[in-house]
Amino acid sequence: MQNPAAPRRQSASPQKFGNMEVARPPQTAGKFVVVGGGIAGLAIHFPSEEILLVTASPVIKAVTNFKQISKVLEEFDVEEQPSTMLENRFPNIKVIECGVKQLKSEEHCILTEDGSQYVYKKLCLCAGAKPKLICEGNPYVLGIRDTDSAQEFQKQLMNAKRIMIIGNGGIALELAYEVEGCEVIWAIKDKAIGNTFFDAGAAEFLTSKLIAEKPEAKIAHKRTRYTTEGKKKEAGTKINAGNVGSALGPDWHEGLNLKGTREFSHKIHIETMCEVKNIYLQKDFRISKKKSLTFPRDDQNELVTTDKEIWPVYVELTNEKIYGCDFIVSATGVTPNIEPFLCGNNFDLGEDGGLRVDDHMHTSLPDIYAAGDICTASWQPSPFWQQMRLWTQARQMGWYAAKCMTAASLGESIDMDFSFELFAHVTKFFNYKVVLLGKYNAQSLGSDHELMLRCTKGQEYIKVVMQNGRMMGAVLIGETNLEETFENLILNQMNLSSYGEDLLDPNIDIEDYFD
Ligand SMILES: Cc1cc2nc3c(=O)[nH]c(=O)nc-3n(C[C@H](O)[C@H](O)[C@H](O)COP(=O)(O)OP(=O)(O)OC[C@H]3O[C@@H](n4cnc5c(N)ncnc54)[C@H](O)[C@@H]3O)c2cc1C
Ligand SMILES: NC(=O)C1=CN([C@@H]2O[C@H](COP(=O)(O)OP(=O)(O)OC[C@H]3O[C@@H](n4cnc5c(N)ncnc54)[C@H](O)[C@@H]3O)[C@@H](O)[C@H]2O)C=CC1
Repeated sequence: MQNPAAPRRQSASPQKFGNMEVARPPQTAGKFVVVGGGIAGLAIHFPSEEILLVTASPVIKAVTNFKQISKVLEEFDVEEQPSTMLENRFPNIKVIECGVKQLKSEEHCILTEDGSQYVYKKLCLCAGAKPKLICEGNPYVLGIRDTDSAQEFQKQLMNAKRIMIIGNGGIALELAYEVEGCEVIWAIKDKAIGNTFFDAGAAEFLTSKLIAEKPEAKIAHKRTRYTTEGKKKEAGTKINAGNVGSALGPDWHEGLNLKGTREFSHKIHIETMCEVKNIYLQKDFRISKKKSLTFPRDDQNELVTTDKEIWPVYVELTNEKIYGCDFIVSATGVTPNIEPFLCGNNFDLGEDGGLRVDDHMHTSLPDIYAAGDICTASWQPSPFWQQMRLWTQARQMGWYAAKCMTAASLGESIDMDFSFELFAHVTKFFNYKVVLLGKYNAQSLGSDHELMLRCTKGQEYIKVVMQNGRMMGAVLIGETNLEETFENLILNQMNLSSYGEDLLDPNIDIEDYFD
């Protein structure tokens, strides 16, 4: 049966009249058009509706082995698959592999880079985000986002003796632990590592792992599988240089050999409370007559000497120290991919540059929804939820956006999805399982809160954030098995004052206590 959603594409290029290229007339697509084949776009399912998925990357991300491990915590594997697999599985989905270059919101249509136009009834923008680099256009500054950029990083690392990592979030944490055989200078703005996930206590717990060699076997993590099949770009697929592929995810570095040219395992030096002041290419650095420093040794403390080695690039930090290196990784966050959709469209934008969406994932323009990294959640959130640009949130947003779009087209109303009640993230840092719940870093609680801690060096770190006797958030590092109990305690807001310190007493089986 012919898929009714499939718009007929005559030729790949725009029609030509003399020297003039004219875009082909609009093709009426299905009711729903989704832009982006990342985790948010792929979560958009309308079992009985026709969907046109327009995506710049030739492969799509599929969630497999999805498992709800508690009310809110989810685990799943992620596979890259060719888009044909999606069409085979879901005959109501038609995939167009082409970047969108323009949105005409008043005419309800999108224009793709091959000159085609598609009319939508409802549109969901899931074009993700791209790395926010400290120095755009500098060939020695790399960002990591998709398969191609990760491979480029690996290629450059293979010939590197020293790299610099700038930034203190997820990517920097992972690289600092994974890179071997290469000196790493990690410059962070904060006092302690991992500021987007941890406070100084948790950072200290983890740091011991960083400076140690890596003797232990990696723990298996559920959301790990990342197939390589189907990754090659199919012949004839054009990707505009400005378009990135889908973002990598958990254990993206598995299968990549993150090893430099040296024989040692780990060699890392952390420069705290500083930013990048200047980046010099080799020639400019020579002219500047400035001096760079050798790699600081543990026993030298601040006693570093002038580096005799010549490096391709030099980084001057705001603490006045200068280090040479082979290249710089800018792991400094992301910027939502909104450019193609802005021209002529008056979207409300969030402070972080995302498309503002309300509690129904609706943007400020009629019939346009957004989900995942591209959007900025602008509803009044639950007291235990905050937006972070993560797989789980992208998947939940996509899934919920689909429900909202269907309900709106049927004129029905729909309640906010339960997954937005509680922030819950499970991941792995430094080979530890890490679970973050609610206001895990006392975000927006001011000084009116207290912390309870339990820490067994090398084994587990547990922190709970309490306010007025109620649990507001928690950080669980290691195999604590406390996530489900704590999730319930945060959600039900039980007054825990009478339990005091017993709450974290290792001799009390807290799971049974609150059953
Ligand atoms: C290195 C790395 C590691 C990560 N690790 C984790 C982790 O361990 N846990 C976690 O929870 N999160 C992790 N994340 C974050 C997570 O990957 C993202 O939050 C999530 O993938 C965002 O999904 P998305 O669908 O919104 O965007 P994306 O995955 O970026 O997908 C966007 C899609 O839109 C397409 N697109 C872009 N522009 C256009 C256009 N103009 N026209 C058509 N299509 C377009 C792209 O090709 C892509 O298919 C990681 C991110 C990175 C970069
Ligand atoms: N295990 C996980 O959950 C992982 C999640 N991710 C996600 O992938 C995305 C990209 O990761 P990251 O780039 O690490 O972003 P991030 O948002 O996690 O961290 C960005 C870091 O860069 C710092 N920073 C910003 N501008 C800076 C500047 N000019 N100079 C110095 N530091 C600066 C910030 O303070 C912050 O520490 C994020 O959404 C992140 O949540 C990435 C890797 C692992």
